[in-house]
Amino acid sequence: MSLMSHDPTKAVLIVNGAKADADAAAALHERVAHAFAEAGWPKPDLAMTTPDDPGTGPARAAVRAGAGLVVACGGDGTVNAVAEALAGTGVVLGVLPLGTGNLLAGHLGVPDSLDEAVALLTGGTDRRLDLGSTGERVFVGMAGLGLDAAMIADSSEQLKARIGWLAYVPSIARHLRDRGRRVSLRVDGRRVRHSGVKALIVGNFGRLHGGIDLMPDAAPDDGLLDVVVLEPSGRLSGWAAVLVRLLTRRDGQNISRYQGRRIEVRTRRPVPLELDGDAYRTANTLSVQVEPGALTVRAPAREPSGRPAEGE
Ligand SMILES: Nc1ncnc2c1ncn2[C@@H]1O[C@H](COP(=O)(O)OP(=O)(O)OP(=O)(O)O)[C@@H](O)[C@H]1O
Repeated sequence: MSLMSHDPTKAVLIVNGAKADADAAAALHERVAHAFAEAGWPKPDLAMTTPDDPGTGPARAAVRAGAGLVVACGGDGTVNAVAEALAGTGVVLGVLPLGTGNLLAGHLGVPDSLDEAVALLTGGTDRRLDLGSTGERVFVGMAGLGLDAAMIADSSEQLKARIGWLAYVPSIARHLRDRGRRVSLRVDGRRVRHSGVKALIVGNFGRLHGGIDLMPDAAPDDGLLDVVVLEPSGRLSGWAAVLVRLLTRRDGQNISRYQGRRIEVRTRRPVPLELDGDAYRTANTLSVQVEPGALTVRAPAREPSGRPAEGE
């Protein structure tokens, strides 16, 4: 659909129904409407996600109805579902973080304060970000297999609701001893093999909670996907060494990095895969390619790292 048919001030809020009940969503709606009125914008529409449709359906409907801005109110899973519908349309994604895993918001520097995040919706800078695509699904941040996917598949939603991302700690602890896997990787057709892979992540950016940047060279608007392969030797001590290397940004033989436009991963046995922090499927192949500049996001003019928003 052409951008010409989209009204930049016509907005739809898509609220993750697991993060906000009807009253909380109505309160959020009023708060945003108030800020929009001050900016001279009309009241946005409101749609709720459901377990069966975590946001893609309402976001598609918003695009069809001519909205210029669709706001994902939730975590990275909600952002992912909305991005799926907005990819390639030029319709702008806004983010109001409500979940536990808001890595996109953190990377872009969307403020933690809800009022400031709301103000950004009418006053931010539009950036064009790359998407990763599996052909059937997109990812905004990361796709992975190994420890991260096992941790996601295994973590408790109730615990996440109570203690946030710390809820991942028990499931990480359960999977730290998982055996390394043989993985065959093709980066733009170039083949490499790894034999003790405990986590492999393909991403647009790699900053996690707790100050870990898995992919310091990754930029969400460089037209490339980054890959990090973690092969800690032994068990816990190997992971501890890798963690220290990641935190101090000193790569060693247990950390390998690649960049490319098309990444194909093959494992011997099917493994759980994750996309943007939600379980995707169990398979022995993951094939992704970059869609440069496919997603327009309203963001602060500078990332917390100080990087200017070049994709403008
Ligand atoms: N109405 C709903 N009821 C129950 N679950 C929902 C509902 N809407 C969406 N979901 C689920 O919520 C998850 C996405 O949550 P989201 O990512 O927004 O927050 P999060 O849990 O904080 O983030 P993350 O999953 O990245 O940690 C998806 O698994 C999706 O299926």
